[in-house]
Amino acid sequence: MELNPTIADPRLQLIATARYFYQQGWMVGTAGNLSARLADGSFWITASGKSKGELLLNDFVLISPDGKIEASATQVIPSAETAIHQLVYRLFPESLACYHIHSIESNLVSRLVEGDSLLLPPLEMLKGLGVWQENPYCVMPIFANHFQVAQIAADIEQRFAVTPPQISALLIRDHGFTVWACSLEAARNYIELLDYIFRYMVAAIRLGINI
Ligand SMILES: CSCCC(=O)C(=O)COP(=O)(O)O
Ligand SMILES: [Zn+2]
Repeated sequence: MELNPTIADPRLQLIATARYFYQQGWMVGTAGNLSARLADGSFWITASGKSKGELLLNDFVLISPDGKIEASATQVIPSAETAIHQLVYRLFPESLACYHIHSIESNLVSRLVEGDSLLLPPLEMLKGLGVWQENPYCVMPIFANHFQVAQIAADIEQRFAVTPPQISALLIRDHGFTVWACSLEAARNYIELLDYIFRYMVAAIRLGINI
């Protein structure tokens, strides 16, 4: 049996996941974007500017591995952050899903440090992100939020060429975070796990607990 088979058409699953993320308050006001890769390397991505709580099948654009539009309904354009998804699939070819959300806590924690890395607390939850160590030292990369998304993508490519990330995730300061995984289910889990970790960090600071 094939492991992690690509789904012929992942759009229904992406619609359900976007609705769930929207209900969590992670994709309000059209924020965020989701994509899933097909066997031929192309990927379906949410169209730009759509409410993620009520996506329809036509609210997706099929993008070729080199970034060209392969299929779309009329009057929809691909997510403004397509370049980041395209880069993720190129850098991590085993990935089948890439999800980007805007949560309040991810923006708050991105301001905790001035540098470009956020140390995550050594919580058990890190195991869900693939970090199986005693007292793990796990940092998450933070990128500047340029107006030009192509610049964010260029920064990610440059940094990951030198320093591959410890976990399949990155933060964009004051913007949100992006995860990638080898299945749609795993990508959703990564979003939930990081949301938990960021909420924990914010709650600990509020309580004056040193993490
Ligand atoms: C209101 S969110 C601003 C744009 C953004 O950061 C985002 O995630 C959504 O952009 P898209 O083009 O994918 O709708
Ligand atoms: Zn965004």
